[in-house]
Amino acid sequence: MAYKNLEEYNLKVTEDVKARYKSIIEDLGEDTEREGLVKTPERAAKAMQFLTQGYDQDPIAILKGAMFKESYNEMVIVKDIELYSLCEHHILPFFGKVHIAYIPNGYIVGLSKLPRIVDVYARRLQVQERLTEQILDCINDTLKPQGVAVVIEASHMCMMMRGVQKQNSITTTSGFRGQFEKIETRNEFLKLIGK
Ligand SMILES: Nc1nc2c(ncn2[C@@H]2O[C@H](COP(=O)(O)OP(=O)(O)OP(=O)(O)O)[C@@H](O)[C@H]2O)c(=O)[nH]1
Ligand SMILES: [Zn+2]
Repeated sequence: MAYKNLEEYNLKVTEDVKARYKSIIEDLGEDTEREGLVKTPERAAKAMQFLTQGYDQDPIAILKGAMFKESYNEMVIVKDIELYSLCEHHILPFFGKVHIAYIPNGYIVGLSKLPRIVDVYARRLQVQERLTEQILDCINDTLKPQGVAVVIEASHMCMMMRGVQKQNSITTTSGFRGQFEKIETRNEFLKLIGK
């Protein structure tokens, strides 16, 4: 699955969003005719389509595309996956790291597919809790492993640049299914990701 190239932006959506951005920028008191801003409505329209492209992508198909029969049945962990998403309340970024673990049940999955499904769900208007659950459920329902765990640590720009203006707070969310509901398995995972 390739990520969106500039040529692939939906032209009608780009034109509509561009026109709206132009009037928003003007409402905010700027001059959209000045040199630096002439192309900004179009750039912003494309940037927002890039950042919300997850709506058009199928995370189940991504996982199913690289499932391999294997007898390995120990924990597999992919940690420190970079995350960039948009909070659905303010349309401002939240960003951080995702840690994923699963214990296979006859099938392993191509490792790169885990960060790919993170991106599919992150490139939407989100809240961190739902993002955590969607990643968890997608892996659980598709790969049907013995267990799956997801931890997300993120900073929210809406809490940093505006509002409460706290620069150092980190929000942690987590979800555990199957074997990870057992405390010793969960603790092994948390230890391995350095928590
Ligand atoms: N639970 C959760 N809340 C989030 C997330 N992203 C942003 N928020 C919060 O969404 C809430 C929206 O609250 P409102 O009171 O409607 O909005 P607001 O007046 O802009 O709130 P302040 O940010 O406190 O100024 C804020 O408390 C945000 O911190 C998220 O991923 N999960
Ligand atoms: Zn927000």
